[in-house]
Amino acid sequence: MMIPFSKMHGLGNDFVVVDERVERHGLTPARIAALADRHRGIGCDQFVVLRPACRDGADVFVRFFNADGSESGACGNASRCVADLLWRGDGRRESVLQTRAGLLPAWVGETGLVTVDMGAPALEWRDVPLAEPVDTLHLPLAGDPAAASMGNPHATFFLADILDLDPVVAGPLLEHDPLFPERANIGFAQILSREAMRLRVWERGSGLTLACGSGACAAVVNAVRRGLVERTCRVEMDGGALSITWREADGHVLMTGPATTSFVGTFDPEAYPS
Ligand SMILES: N[C@H](CCC[C@H](N)C(=O)O)C(=O)O
Repeated sequence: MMIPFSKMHGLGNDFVVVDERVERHGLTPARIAALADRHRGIGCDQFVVLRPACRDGADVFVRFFNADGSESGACGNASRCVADLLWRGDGRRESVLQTRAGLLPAWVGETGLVTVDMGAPALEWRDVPLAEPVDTLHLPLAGDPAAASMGNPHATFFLADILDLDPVVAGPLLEHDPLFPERANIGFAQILSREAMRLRVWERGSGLTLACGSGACAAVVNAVRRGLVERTCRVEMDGGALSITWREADGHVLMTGPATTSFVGTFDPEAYPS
């Protein structure tokens, strides 16, 4: 039995999306990792599985897996893609995504850009999570990063010049630092103005990506906490820019950007390990 999938991306952060709302397809972590392989599988940064919602008011339950098969509570770029998929599927401009990080309202604007309400960041050391009680605004690591959870753990480093550091060298070491018991996504930011920053993210379980939506949200939250940018900030990543607003009224973070379908296809699960 061939399984249909959509190949999508948000600013080059790419996803395989499989719909399990009607039936399960036997997607184990090992099979997901094999399908995410760029040489032997379909290839993607994250693997996204849609399930029936089980909370009132939610349209779909969304699970996010990294390329190594590990699960993440949040993925901003994939959340926009799922909202776009629901809109194209049944004309719903507004939807509510149930995720492990909570219910995320999403809407497709007139221009086709998608906004997701990513909820409020968690800023307590226990909630990131960190291994010990430290100030999340100044982690005890070289380079003085700040930490925040957007439903998944992030640390943001602020650099004078984004080219000062190679994320592929620094990222893996920091991802596995003992301060992060569940590992962490590692962002490297350069402030450009009160309303703009550059950002590159080494992602937990997936490596360097062209863009990271939750990483952009965490970077803006941390930059606002440091007094570096305004609450609405443009985040320029290698794959393009997102607009992020950390709303004062309720502390929620709104993320706006594109969502694109590259192609649809099918795969034979028997061709991959279980
Ligand atoms: N690319 C995603 C983040 C994936 C995070 C994942 N790597 C984790 O383990 O938390 C985004 O757009 O937010």
